[in-house]
Amino acid sequence: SETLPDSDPSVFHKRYLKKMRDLGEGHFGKVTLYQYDPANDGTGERVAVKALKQENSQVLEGWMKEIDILKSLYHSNIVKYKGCCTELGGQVVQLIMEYLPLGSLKEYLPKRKLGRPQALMFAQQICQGMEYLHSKRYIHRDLAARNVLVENESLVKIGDFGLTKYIPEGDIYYRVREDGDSPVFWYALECLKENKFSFASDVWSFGVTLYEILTRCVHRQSPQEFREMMQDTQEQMTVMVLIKLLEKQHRLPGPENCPHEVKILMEQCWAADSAQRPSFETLIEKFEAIRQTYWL
Ligand SMILES: COc1ccc(-c2cccc3nc(Nc4ccc(N5CCN(C)CC5)cc4)nn23)cc1
Repeated sequence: SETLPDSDPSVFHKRYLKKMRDLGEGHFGKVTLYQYDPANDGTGERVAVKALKQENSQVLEGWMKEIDILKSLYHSNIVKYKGCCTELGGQVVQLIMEYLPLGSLKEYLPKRKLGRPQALMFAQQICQGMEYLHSKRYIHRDLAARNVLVENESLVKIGDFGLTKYIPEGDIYYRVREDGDSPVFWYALECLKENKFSFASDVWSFGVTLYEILTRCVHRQSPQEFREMMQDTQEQMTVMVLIKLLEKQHRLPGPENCPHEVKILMEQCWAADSAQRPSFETLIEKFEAIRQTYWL
């Protein structure tokens, strides 16, 4: 019989999505592993499906923007958009992405003894994805090892764009109102003080992500050193205490046997003056040079 003409490959039908397991939760969304199996013979491909945790009107607009942003990004270090799945009757779409089998850097790092060349290669790849994102005038606002995914032992991709915002031409900052679960240890000083996000505040977050890579994320959660530096008394660590620390030039300590030039680069990412921080373009050049020395 006449087979149906090839339908749009970016349309995924709910009935063929077979849930396998939960992968993780972000701010307003959760990501689940499905097998998309239209032949219903178990040979379908695995896909990562992101859905809103609870559908309410104000997050809906942001959700559609997040889907449109990922749809517009094409880079080897950014997770690939595959399509959407509309709930029958529901108005909320689910985002279908390629599935990266090795999970986030946060989980991968403590398990694998990353050699230094591999660690520096991962760091450079994150910079390449971020340089591309900034070239489209997007700021990520949530760059951390938990949001970097591992394809294989020589390829990582930025995997979540839940807080990504567009910065209009001519603007420098994006201001947001404080939201509850802010990842304060990854926030630049100006974000903590004035909620001002910029390309330069992404570079600060990259510095913390680089720290996570070099310390192999051995700490349970956010960089443990800050908590210790604050003589973590009983009182709940406030943003104010972190701001005071940072204003007194306290920074995360150089990881053990961290190459000197990498330590310098990390500290430049954490410059109090955002204008002093390198661009991702510059960081890529620096990692190229450093990796050459390690390979020779
Ligand atoms: C913030 O949480 C997430 C979770 C998943 C994703 C995401 C988006 C787009 C593609 C994609 N591929 C994978 N892969 C993956 C593989 C294994 C795990 N596991 C998490 C639980 N662990 C106990 C086992 C590994 C997580 C994610 N995750 N993932 C993004 C953010």
